[in-house]
Amino acid sequence: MRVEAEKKREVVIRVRDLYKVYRMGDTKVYALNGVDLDIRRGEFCAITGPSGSGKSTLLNMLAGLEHPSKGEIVIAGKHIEKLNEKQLVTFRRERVGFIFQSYNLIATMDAVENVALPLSFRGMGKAKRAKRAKEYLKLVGLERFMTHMPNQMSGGQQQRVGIARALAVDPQIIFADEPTGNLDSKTTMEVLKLMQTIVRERNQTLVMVTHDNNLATYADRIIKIIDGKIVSIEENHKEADLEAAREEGAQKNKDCKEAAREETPQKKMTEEKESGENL
Ligand SMILES: Nc1ncnc2c1ncn2[C@@H]1O[C@H](COP(=O)(O)OP(=O)(O)OP(=O)(O)O)[C@@H](O)[C@H]1O
Repeated sequence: MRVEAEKKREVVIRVRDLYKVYRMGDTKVYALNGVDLDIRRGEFCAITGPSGSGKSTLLNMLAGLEHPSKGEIVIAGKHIEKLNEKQLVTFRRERVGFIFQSYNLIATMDAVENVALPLSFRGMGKAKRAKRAKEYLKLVGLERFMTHMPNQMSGGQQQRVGIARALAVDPQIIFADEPTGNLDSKTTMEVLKLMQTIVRERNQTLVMVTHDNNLATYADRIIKIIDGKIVSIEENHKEADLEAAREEGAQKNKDCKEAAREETPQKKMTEEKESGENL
């Protein structure tokens, strides 16, 4: 049963024999020391481990923010380790969403403008951007905070804006590095539950780094790293339960997604056209 279900969900991230070595004077730091990993569509994976174990390094490699020293990272069939800087910019813009610990909102923009910003990089018109941003702010429960500036919102509300911003571009994969690191425990639980529900409903892949084992229990799989190596991969939810949750979510989400698809911009930014990549 489980094998069948897994077959249906393709591998979206494949990592093979991945190394990242930093040179510090005469010594070498093996931040990643031979990592192999497959992550499937619709999975919520938590990467855990002690401080300095290589969690952020792995996330940064997967997100195309840093080049590996050696090894393969294949995302949706493309070898990320072979892309140049310009190609990586296109990859990040088209394929991935980021949720940061420090929210990274633009202080001079209100909630709608912050969520709409990445849509402008995709060439979406102003009115459509604002409409889409409002839909996603509603999705994260911020309908009453559309015109609030970041400093007029709590940490949890700001992180919800960050989540809406990451999701509004409809990315295949969402990367989150300690997304609740600045939140109190109640808000942390709310934000994690929200992330879990939304990615399940939309069959997206979420990869989250956390040093907190309790938070990792929200994930479907918990990948533990020590000294740059994966030491355990723990299945956290029964695959049959996950399939049921995904199907229920997919049904709920169908109308919303169809509406969003209608709004997909016809044109991409000139820069993207010029880059001529076909990720
Ligand atoms: N730019 C760099 N130059 C040299 N060493 C680095 C660099 N970035 C990371 N490292 C080293 O690589 C190792 C892994 O770091 P990484 O930030 O991935 O750990 P982490 O598990 O995310 O830690 P934390 O939970 O404290 O954020 C550490 O030993 C760190 O000191």
